Amino acid sequence: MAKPGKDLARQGALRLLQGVREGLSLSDQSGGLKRLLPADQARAGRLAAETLRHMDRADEVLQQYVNRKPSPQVLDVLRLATVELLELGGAAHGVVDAAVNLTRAQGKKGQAAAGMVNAVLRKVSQHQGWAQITPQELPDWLRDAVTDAYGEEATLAIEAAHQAGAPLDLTLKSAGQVPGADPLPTGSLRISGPVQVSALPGFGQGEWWVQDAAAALPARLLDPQPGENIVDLCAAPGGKTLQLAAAGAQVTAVDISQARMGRVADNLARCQLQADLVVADALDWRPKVTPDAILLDAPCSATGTIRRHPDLPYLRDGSGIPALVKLQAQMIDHALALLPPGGRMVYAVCSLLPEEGEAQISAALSRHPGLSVDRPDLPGQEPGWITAEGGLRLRPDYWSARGGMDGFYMARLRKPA
Ligand SMILES: C[S@@+](CC[C@H](N)C(=O)[O-])C[C@H]1O[C@@H](n2cnc3c(N)ncnc32)[C@H](O)[C@@H]1O
Repeated sequence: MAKPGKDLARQGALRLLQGVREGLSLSDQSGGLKRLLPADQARAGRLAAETLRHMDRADEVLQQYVNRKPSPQVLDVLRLATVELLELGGAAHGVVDAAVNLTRAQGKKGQAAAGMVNAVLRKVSQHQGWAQITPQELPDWLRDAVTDAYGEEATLAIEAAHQAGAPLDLTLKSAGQVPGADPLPTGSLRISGPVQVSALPGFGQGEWWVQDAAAALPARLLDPQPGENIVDLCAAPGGKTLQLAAAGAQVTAVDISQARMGRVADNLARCQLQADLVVADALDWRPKVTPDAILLDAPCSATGTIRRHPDLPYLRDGSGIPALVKLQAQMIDHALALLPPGGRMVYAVCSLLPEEGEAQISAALSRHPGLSVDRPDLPGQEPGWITAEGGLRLRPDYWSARGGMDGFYMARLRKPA
């Protein structure tokens, strides 16, 4: 029987790992842990995420001690315990006992495997050389594309950044501070180490929201002005809508997903900000009033967010990318048609893939004579971020000493006057 606290969290982590094996993302599964206390839910999520971040490294250790391939469920227990022992510094006695109990709880097959789990993990707890095992590689479909784009050295640095995970970044509604948070050069705040977001000062008052430092830049690049009429064309869950509304713009937030739009409404309410919310397919939707500017944070492969979503490499195989690239191009063309002459639009994707970023903008420039890219000039921007066609390329291995950033691409397009 699992004990309350840590063991319930471990049980929850195993359920999450099984869900990922079955094709469910960690965030899709959050409802499945509702019966756990919030602290145990958070711990289960952290344990599962760390296990996914170090899975190949754990397997490299385990294959030295395991003779016969265990069942997927027992392998999950072994991987989780290995990561707890070697990465998270868990005490051998507690981790091994818990792993044995969790194995026994798996019925007859578990009872039979418990002795093996005990013996293997005792050896794992003595294992030397964990720190020397290189970070786990991206899956081939993504590694090849990333290496083509940035080279082998950068790919290794990106993989190291994925292993390191992500700190907590906040965007402030207006100038200020959050105790314990460090200001970043681009204007976001950063908190390193685990924290309970809802317990941080200012959460209840809606003084800030969680948003990666890179994800905060597209709305800044759009440079929203008070009173401007701005459309956020793919808005949910609303981080960028909040930024535009906080700048004083009249925002219309469009998203195809009713459920995700509910999160935009919740976020606006918490931060006491206003926007018109429209659930619609952006490709069919036309505003009643011509907007001054558009933010198009297009659906994409999300390959820039693996630090935060270590389940992504296990859930995707790259087969959906051509359809996304086609949709992004259609969205760019539709958004440009909604703009007045001289109007501006920021195109952004949280992707590492140039076909969703740099190439998408180069293709738009060839399709639309007279269309131009405004040269970016943001506070904290670094020269190496600017791309040949005038966009900004951000990568997880940038700002490595500060804790990295999500991978993103963005460009501000200007329609001919
Ligand atoms: C990258 S997310 C947007 C993130 C958001 N801008 C933010 O900062 O929180 C992309 C969004 O596009 C929405 N989406 C996908 N296809 C769409 C379509 N055809 N029309 C409108 N929204 C769409 C998805 O529901 C998703 O919420």
